[in-house]
Amino acid sequence: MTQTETEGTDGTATMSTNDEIDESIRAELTRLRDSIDNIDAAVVHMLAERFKCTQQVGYLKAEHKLPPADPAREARQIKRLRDLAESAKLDPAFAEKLLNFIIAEVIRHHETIARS
Ligand SMILES: C=C(O[C@@H]1C=C(C(=O)O)C=C[C@H]1O)C(=O)O
Repeated sequence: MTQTETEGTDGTATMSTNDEIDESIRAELTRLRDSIDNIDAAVVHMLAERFKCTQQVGYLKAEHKLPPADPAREARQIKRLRDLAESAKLDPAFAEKLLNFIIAEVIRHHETIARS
């Protein structure tokens, strides 16, 4: 069983099991996790909308024989997202990695559309 160090009423450190965590700590954890769940749901919905748009771009490109990837556009997006991340106090390297991960999937979709 996992043990957690908590401060007792006399100020001394006591060990409590996961099942015995103070009710107020449990409530705070639940509140934060509820927000995390809402944010995760928003991320999924936003990504779904983004992929709907990129799918339309994929069809447009295939129809007009344009290449699946546009490195110049990607470079502009990465610069923009890194700047946004910095002002939001999010690690810009993480923001760049995330965008590159999403873009790679989009390009894969565009290649599939172009072959179809
Ligand atoms: C969606 C496009 O296709 C690709 C995917 C991009 C993206 O997911 O943002 C950006 C540039 C392209 O490499 C596009 O050209 O706009």
